[in-house]
Amino acid sequence: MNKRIVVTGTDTGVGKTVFSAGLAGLLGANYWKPVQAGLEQETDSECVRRLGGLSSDRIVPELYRLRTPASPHYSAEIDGVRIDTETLRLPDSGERQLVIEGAGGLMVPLTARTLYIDIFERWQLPVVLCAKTELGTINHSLLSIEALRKRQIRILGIAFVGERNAETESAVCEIGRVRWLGRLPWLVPLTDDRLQAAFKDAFVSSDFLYL
Ligand SMILES: Nc1ncnc2c1ncn2[C@@H]1O[C@H](COP(=O)(O)OP(=O)(O)OP(=O)(O)O)[C@@H](O)[C@H]1O
Ligand SMILES: C[C@H](N)[C@H](N)CCCCCC(=O)O
Ligand SMILES: [Mg+2]
Repeated sequence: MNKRIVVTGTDTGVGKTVFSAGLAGLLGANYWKPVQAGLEQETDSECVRRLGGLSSDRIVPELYRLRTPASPHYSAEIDGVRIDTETLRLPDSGERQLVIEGAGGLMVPLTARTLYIDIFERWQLPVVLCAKTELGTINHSLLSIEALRKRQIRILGIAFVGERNAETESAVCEIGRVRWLGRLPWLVPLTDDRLQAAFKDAFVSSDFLYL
């Protein structure tokens, strides 16, 4: 089956949501953010809907909506909620592909005992790793790749976000032995039209199909 892709990243704030919006738009996919931590600003689901031009029925509702923008395990504690990781089951998204976004980087805790990467391992889905092109990303990317390989999680490739940085991008791909999927430029202003156009220029939909 060729239907579900996990979008993860080297850190929080690297552009997973913006990338997911572009990807869901390109593939005509649905989007799911299982655990949303932070409700005061626009949520990731709302952002993907707006920037990706998705209708509301293409957003799968979150399983946990936590008020505080913090690590999910802590945000849940503040709300007096226990994240039951057994409930994190993959939804059926019908005929469409499904883009699933985690929270922060791979080792972000959902509870004191379960990290997001444990859930990705359980799901056995391929991941796209989002990484900024700025200084520091080689280390963050190679650590993330190593953690994914250790758990035998398939890496579809790496999607860079930011201004071109050829040496950094090639170091990550060559040393990490991962596929370069493309680079989404930093867009100012960031609008739905500009994102969708830039995404089409930067990525090829067939790279996100898998056997
Ligand atoms: N290609 C881009 N061009 C312009 N701004 C961007 C781009 N990618 C991300 N941003 C901005 O950077 C910030 C962080 O991006 P984003 O919310 O996508 O990160 P994230 O990895 O999803 O973070 P989180 O871990 O909170 O889910 C946002 O303000 C977003 O609008
Ligand atoms: C609140 C933020 N926007 C993300 N949803 C959660 C990021 C958790 C990061 C935890 C950490 O690595 O220290
Ligand atoms: Mg996000």
